[in-house]
Amino acid sequence: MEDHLDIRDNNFSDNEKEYEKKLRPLEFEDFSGQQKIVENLDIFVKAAKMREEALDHVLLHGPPGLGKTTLSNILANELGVGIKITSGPVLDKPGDLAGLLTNLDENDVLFIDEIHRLSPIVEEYLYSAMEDFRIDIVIDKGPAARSIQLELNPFTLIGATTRSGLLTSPLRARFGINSHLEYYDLSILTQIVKRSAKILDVKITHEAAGEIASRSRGTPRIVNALLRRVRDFAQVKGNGSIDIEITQYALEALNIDKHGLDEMDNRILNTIIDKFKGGPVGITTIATAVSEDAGTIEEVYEPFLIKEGFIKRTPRGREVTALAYSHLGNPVLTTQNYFFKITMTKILSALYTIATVLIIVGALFILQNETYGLFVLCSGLVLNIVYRFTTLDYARVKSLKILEIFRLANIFLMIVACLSFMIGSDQKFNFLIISIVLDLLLNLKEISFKTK
Ligand SMILES: Nc1ncnc2c1ncn2[C@@H]1O[C@H](COP(=O)(O)OP(=O)(O)OP(=O)(O)O)[C@@H](O)[C@H]1O
Ligand SMILES: [Mg+2]
Repeated sequence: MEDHLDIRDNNFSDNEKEYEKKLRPLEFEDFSGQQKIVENLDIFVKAAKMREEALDHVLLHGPPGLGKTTLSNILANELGVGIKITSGPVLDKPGDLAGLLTNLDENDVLFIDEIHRLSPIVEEYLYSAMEDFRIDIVIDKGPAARSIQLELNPFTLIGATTRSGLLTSPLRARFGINSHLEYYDLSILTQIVKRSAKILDVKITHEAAGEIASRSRGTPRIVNALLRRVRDFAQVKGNGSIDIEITQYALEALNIDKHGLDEMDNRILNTIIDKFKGGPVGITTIATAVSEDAGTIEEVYEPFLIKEGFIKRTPRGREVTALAYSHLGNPVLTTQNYFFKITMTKILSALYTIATVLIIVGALFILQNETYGLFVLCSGLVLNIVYRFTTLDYARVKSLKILEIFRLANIFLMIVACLSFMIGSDQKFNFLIISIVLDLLLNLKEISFKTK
């Protein structure tokens, strides 16, 4: 047995595929969680059946292992129709798709997994099939080539994808039903463990089921994989039934993370902490640092890390939380770091507020010809310069991001404005107005976000 189980490895052996199939729910009733989606789909299925029509095309998207394939099978089953299964990368010629489509019976389901990986030619071909249940087939080659139109039986296309961001908008628009699957919470996952244990005919305590659920990264597929490993331990080291002791022993032996995080999750958190001082840092910068695609991080990894409270989104990028520090590092030291960071953030935001107030009050005094207005306004400007210097994203300046370079340039413009006040230059108000307006414009994102 491996000493480190890769809980998200998709290269399953036949044995494991067989195991998954056995545990796969076949009816809405057995499908736990995703309540809203299931309720709606149930209604659409009933309506389609009453009208004896094909169900509208369905797009299911969400991270791996949350039940997209399972739901597609359930849909066909509940509709009482046949299902043909294929996937984006397999369909590389329009002919492959035509072969499948012409073989569908009335109201059947065609399931295309990884639909974001369809080739553009096949995708275009799919448009008329989805919309008018009709395809054009070209027969013969060269000058004798002609196209004939072929009527298809009405069918339901179910597309599944982990990367909905990669779908083209014409394709997305052709799905009448669009559902996003979310990570599962602990109580639902516990239910799934118990259901699977029942099917496998192993006894499991509620506590043990909860422990497996809590280490499963919100994902039913991982729940089932872990249950299978724990069952092995219970058989060999115990009496066959699963209690909390044997579960904890097995999960320790398998090196399963306490929070169910996998290697990439931990790498993302470690990178933000070690390389970017805990953030904030942009998603593309994180992606480059961990050598993963930014879209995959955003759609697959980040939602779980945010849901569990390890990362939060801020207007300036992603930031890790105290939980991430205490999970990964020396808890005392890292908690101190975290509180230092929080205090710094509070001081900085106070600085920004004071700076803004001083600038406004100073300007009002100047309008009334009060001489100390100049002094008040300059102090506001200096505070604003300090604030902007401390919050500038130097990594982005280094990678020549144009907006950040403008921000840096404007800090110098504000310094020039300050100096021109001190030496009493004629241009002082011009410098001041331009630099303050630019400061507002360059940081608009921050302001609009704060009002949300
Ligand atoms: N809601 C659920 N209730 C019970 N079991 C579930 C549920 N969702 C998924 N499962 C189990 O998890 C396993 C994985 O689900 P499935 O293959 O449908 O995921 P997927 O979203 O298609 O993943 P991928 O994106 O990798 O294709 C299934 O074998 C099934 O037993
Ligand atoms: Mg699947």
